[in-house]
Amino acid sequence: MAPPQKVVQALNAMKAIGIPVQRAKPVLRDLLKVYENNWELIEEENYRVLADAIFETDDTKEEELVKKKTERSEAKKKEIANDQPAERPRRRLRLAADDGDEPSPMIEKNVASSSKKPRLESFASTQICTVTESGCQEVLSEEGTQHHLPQTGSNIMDPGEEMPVSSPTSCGRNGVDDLPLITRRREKGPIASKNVSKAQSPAPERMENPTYLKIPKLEPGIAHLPNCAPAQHYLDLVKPKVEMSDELTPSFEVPLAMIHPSDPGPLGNEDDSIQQPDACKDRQSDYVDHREEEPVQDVTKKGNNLGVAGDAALAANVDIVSSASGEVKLSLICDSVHERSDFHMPSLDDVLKLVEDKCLRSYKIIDQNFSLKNIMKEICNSFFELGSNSTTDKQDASIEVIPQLDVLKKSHMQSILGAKDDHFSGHVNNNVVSPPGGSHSNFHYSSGNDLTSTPFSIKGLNGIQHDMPPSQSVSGNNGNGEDKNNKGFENSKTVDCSPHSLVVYQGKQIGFDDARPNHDVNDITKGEERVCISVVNEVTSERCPPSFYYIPRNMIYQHGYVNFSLARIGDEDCCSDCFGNCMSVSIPCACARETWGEYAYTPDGLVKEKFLDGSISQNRNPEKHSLFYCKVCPLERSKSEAMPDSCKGHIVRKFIKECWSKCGCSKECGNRVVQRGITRSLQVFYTSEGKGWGLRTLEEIPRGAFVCEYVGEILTNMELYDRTIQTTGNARHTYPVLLDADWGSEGVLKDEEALCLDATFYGNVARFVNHRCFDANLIEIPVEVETPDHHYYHLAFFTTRKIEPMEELTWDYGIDFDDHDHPVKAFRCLCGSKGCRDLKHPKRSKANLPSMRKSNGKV
Ligand SMILES: C[S@@+](CC[C@H](N)C(=O)[O-])C[C@H]1O[C@@H](n2cnc3c(N)ncnc32)[C@H](O)[C@@H]1O
Repeated sequence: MAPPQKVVQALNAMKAIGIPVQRAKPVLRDLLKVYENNWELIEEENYRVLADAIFETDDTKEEELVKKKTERSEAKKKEIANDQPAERPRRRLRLAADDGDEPSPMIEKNVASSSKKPRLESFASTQICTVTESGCQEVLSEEGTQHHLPQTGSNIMDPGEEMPVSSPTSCGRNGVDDLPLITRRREKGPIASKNVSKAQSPAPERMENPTYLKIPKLEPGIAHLPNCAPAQHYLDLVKPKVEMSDELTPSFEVPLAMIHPSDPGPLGNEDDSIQQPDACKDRQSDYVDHREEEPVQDVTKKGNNLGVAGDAALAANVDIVSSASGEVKLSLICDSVHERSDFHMPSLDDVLKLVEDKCLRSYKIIDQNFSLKNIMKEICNSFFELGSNSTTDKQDASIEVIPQLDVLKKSHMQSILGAKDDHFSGHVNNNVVSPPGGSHSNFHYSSGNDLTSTPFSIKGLNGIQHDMPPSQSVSGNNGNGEDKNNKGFENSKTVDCSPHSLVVYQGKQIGFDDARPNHDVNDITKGEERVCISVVNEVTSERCPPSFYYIPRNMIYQHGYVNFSLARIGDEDCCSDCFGNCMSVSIPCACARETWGEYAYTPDGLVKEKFLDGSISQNRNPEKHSLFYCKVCPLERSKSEAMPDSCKGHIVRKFIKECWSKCGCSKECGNRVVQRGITRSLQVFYTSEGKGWGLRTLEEIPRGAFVCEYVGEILTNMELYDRTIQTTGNARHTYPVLLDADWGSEGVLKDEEALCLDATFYGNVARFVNHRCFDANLIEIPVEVETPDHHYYHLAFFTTRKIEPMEELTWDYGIDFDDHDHPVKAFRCLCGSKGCRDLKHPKRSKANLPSMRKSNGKV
């Protein structure tokens, strides 16, 4: 396995020369493979060989792309000639990475397996089942994936005891199970580590004749700033090349001129096609034109990406004008769209989203923080920096987009801007995220009515006075005519010109954490749950937990493969003939099949004793239960694809399966618990033991009751790894959860199928549940709801015992406190349980550690 710090150093070195991690990582992996993990060769001359390889890879991709494009255009020509539809290029999940001819995983899946079952059957046919001395069934797939399967015989519903292997399907199913959070694993897996030769391999030919960093070709149409510092210039040079398919190529690649806002000059916008609204025209004389003398670009070769069908040329131009008073206006002019009879104005949100998606895919930007608004913010900042001749005294801007409709509703706008709190007030309403009170300037976007002009204007950077009449003020008025906290807006006026206008506000500098909305202390869920969940802090002065986006359901971050299609749910996976409450009928329906023909829940909605006991026992004594070992563990592969470490083992646990949309029963059916969401009275509170925020119950909760689900962003394992290495050094508030229940059942998983949940940036109240090493009062159980495909499932928390009102809710993260290679640094455990596994704890030593210490793993 590549030492993580070496990987990080290598990636950082690439980053320093402008190569993003996403681009460098796969090449590094390959290089490690080729050089047999010989880091000396890779590190030589400041990672020259790596940089070289990256550029070569890019060149190859580009050549392939050009070839493909030529082929496609040939096909298109033929199509036109024959008037026959040519085969459409498949939509790609991962554009840059999968330029090969392999069908996308999505398509493959749909064709190959409409539900989990067929896959399992085919898997079973390649397995050899044996019975080990322990009586546990060991299953070896042809690929060598090893599974320990349960003993046959028992028909008792106990997840710890496992399901009998009676058919290929059940055999496969049984090898499936979940591990929570930091995956629970054995310290040492039974598979011997690979015999890796540590001897230095002879330097490959390339090293004998080292090549030097190539200067990538400049892209046509991209203007580079003439007086950039060398590093910046280099960044420009290594800008990603066009390497995407037609359908995803950005429409516009136009240079932005960067000129000091205070430069004198005439109003430059003489283009008649830009129909400036009167309000804007009034102020035109104040502006300096920074428009580039750039020919309108013909982007037809790169495809049309505005959702405008057809073949007419699209052209775009960007103008920047600024006034001496600090107003800056960016105009994006989309010519030609008005020539299209079929053109309809898309929503600006949709346009922003589409462009972001394209950028994410095309430029492989993996930064969470990436958004067009942030780019605009950077433009504002750059103007300010250059305009104020100061880089140290940087005044940053937050950009928020507000539809003009909201701007016109003055009182609404005013109440937003009039927020008295220094923090974000947390108003989120129809794309409106309110800035802190005292916002001093704004960003205005107008798409124009005529479809020919799409001007952006940045006006008034922080601290810069405006000279507009109060009559049209977009100010910090609280709705009662008072104008509090918004001094910079006192004299401002709105420059909204069309019903499509958006206004983007600049406020104080906000980091990523702060950029997210702060919380409503009366209901941190913002109304997203059926119950309100309040926030209290009786310990410190911190009013709210750090910001994050509250989401009641998991959301895919980027590449994670989650398929909820009805076609995947076979007849055996739903109860289409049921009616009302499945539990009111004496014979359990098909949805109980997963749990040995018995529902996992009692009619009261509690997990049955036997099931719960089995789950708790598995969690507390994993060594007494089944584990499976992947041949190539996705977890290890994400750390080092070239030399993945051996799998440490995954606990095999049982799923609860709930009825769902393809079932005939009603929403009130007793076999639908987790999907109904939170029903208990909970509260986020500040713990007194130093654990930060925690979650507690305000009501008594019986044993076996559902409390909440762990909700977060669905990431692939690779995405998680990239994210964690990028955030090294920063304190993190949550721990990721691996959805590794199915990893062992299907041989080698594709990256997009090895999923995990991260609630750091987007999550629900479960992100506040603190860790307890032993006797935690919550346990996580995997729950199948939408899809029989166990790559994705819900991780639901149920109570392990009766919980009293005001008791803190805890669960065992499964952390290995001794694992120093873990990308997420373990905290010093303050759980206070007798079985605390954190040996760094002053009062704990190995000697007094009880025997129930778990052989848990780590991510
Ligand atoms: C999922 S979050 C829980 C919520 C967190 N306390 C907060 O303030 O947002 C996990 C983080 O909480 C803290 N934490 C959780 N359990 C802890 C424990 N037993 N001892 C000390 N800190 C703990 C650690 O900082 C950990 O990284």
